Amino acid sequence: MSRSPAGRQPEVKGWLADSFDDFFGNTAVSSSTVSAKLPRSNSGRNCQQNKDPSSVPACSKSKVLPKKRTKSSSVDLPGNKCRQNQSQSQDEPWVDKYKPETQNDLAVQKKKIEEVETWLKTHAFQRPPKQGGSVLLLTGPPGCGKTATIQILAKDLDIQVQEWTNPILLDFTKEDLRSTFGHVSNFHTFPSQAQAALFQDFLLRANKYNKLQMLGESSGNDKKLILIEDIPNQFYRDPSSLHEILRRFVRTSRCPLIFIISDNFSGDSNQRLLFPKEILEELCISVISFKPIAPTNMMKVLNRIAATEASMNGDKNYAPDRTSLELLCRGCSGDIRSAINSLQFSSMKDFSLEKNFWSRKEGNSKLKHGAAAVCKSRKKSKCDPSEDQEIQAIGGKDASIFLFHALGKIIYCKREPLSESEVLQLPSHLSEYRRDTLLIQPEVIVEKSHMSGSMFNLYLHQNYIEFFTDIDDVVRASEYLSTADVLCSNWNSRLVMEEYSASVATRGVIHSNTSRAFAHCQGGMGFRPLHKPQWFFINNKYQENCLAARSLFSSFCLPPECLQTELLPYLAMLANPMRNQAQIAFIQDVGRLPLKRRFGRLKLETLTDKDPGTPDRFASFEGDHDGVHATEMDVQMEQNRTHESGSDGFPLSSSQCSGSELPCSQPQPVAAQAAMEEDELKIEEYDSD
Ligand SMILES: Nc1ncnc2c1ncn2[C@@H]1O[C@H](COP(=O)(O)OP(=O)(O)OP(=O)(O)O)[C@@H](O)[C@H]1O
Repeated sequence: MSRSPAGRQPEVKGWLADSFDDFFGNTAVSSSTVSAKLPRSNSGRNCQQNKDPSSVPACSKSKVLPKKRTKSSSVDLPGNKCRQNQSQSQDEPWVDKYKPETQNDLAVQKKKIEEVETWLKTHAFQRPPKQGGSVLLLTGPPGCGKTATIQILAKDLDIQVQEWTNPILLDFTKEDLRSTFGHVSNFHTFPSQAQAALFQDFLLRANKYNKLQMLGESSGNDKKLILIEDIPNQFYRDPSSLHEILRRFVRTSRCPLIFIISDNFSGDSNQRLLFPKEILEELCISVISFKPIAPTNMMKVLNRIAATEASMNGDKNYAPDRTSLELLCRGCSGDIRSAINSLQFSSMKDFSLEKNFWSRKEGNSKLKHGAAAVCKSRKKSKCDPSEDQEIQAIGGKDASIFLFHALGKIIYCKREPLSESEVLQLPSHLSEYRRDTLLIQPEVIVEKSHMSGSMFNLYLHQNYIEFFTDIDDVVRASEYLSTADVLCSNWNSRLVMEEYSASVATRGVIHSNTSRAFAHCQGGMGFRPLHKPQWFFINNKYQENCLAARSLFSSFCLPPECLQTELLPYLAMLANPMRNQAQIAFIQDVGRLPLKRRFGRLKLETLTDKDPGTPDRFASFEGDHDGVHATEMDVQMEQNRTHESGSDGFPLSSSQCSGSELPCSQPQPVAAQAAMEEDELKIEEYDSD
């Protein structure tokens, strides 16, 4: 019943065979993963190409080695070489079919290509370097051409690429490891560490041994580089084990080592986790950050592909027009892989005719016009993919914006002038509320920042004032922020209300700023740094004090807030509160707010452009403030344990530790002491024992 018509069988078999080549007797050479990649002209289609068997390092011979997703169709396996036919080439993913072959084909910024090329030349040809190893870290959003750039440059410079891909170690045992390496390894071989062990071994061998020279190969250049894109999971759990391996590698390195790490929506946290600043410095690791593919470059590539396909299969494929390509381009957030895939998908005849995506999609023409108009008004490259959420082409990525940019969009709030006919005539008593049209949707921006509304509000609250010029505007904005705060105050409804709260805060701040009310008066602001909220520090301090209060005055059986706001101020007024030293210090610190005391401004921490914004300890508890508090308590407990006072055994808040260098919302003990002397107040020590 479900049998396919005979005519369709070869086609089905074609893609089935492609995808399951590993199971059709080709496992011996299926390790595209860790194999050295030879320079090649057109790997995906060249049936004659030889594969170098010597290039499979020890670990690749061990177990199952999966093919890499992006390269699956470009691997020349003997089994599928002869099966390639017309229908297969039509099914071939366009990202592979139109993979760049030369530097000129790359849609990547020229400057970045040059940077990587210079680094490669320096580290592959001018060895040995004076100090440290040759390790490069390439970062940037997914699909911005990092891997493609390395592959093309390596081909141009005649450098082999030896790449690591995580093996699957479902049933890897100590015995397996022993039989693979022929000796009892020094590594602990329980499964969670096997990947890391194999990785270390791969690195050691790749660094130590040259490729075997095969018949017919020139002996000229034996340069190679090691490429790591697939990082063993173990290193995310225990980054120090990666650092140790890298230290060893750097001491003996003979060839460059390149890591590729793609940014994710939570910023560069993976990068910071695996390669913290200290390690970058210690091992002299170079970092080159790629940017999303620029819309103009993306359009060129999409145009070229669409034109080629249209000319080849005029009747089969439906070529999208320029506006459609623009939509597609803007929906993929600078990810060329996603853009090409979407183009292929949307160009399929079945899809485009049956669903009539480009021509009849409901409301599409309106959107297209909207897109075109917005683009036009903002001139060429100013079209920002992230700003027009409704204009999501098929396959459009769920775009994200780094917090830094998201805040910038709210605070700078770009506007578009209204034509006379469009101007909504407000009654004269409301004329002060007239504004040009906003080019952004604040709610969408908050959503794309992947941050809870209340956390976003915190950042906005910290930074908006610098961008205001009128005190009345500040008053209005702060009222909106207060309202937003109240909306989130009930834990029961917080999850739902956060979206409304962020909407009130962002729109309130935008609307209040009369200096940015019209498109014509938006210039001249210049760049101003953004900062992280002081709230983090103050909240920390608050938690810290609560813990200390509870533990120092446990006998009163009062909640910490009550202790700090009622009991301690009262005790501070007593000449002889009958307390021990730790308690007295705490009373001085928390229980008194003498008017003469001067509070310095906190030193603010700058927000960098890829900062995820949510401090690590808040990250997993976003949206759950009780959770936040619980975590903070734990963190604080830990800190307090380290600060424990030797004499009393009481945990002290950090403000009581004289060495504290951080600016402090509370007076330092010395300050408290000084203030106390001014007030001529004496608190005697009382030994309760
Ligand atoms: N003109 C082009 N420039 C760059 N890449 C292109 C171009 N045309 C097609 N491509 C294809 O787009 C894909 C780009 O993905 P690539 O792996 O280089 O990105 P990446 O930045 O390494 O991201 P990821 O970390 O997600 O792999 C490749 O499959 C490449 O063949």
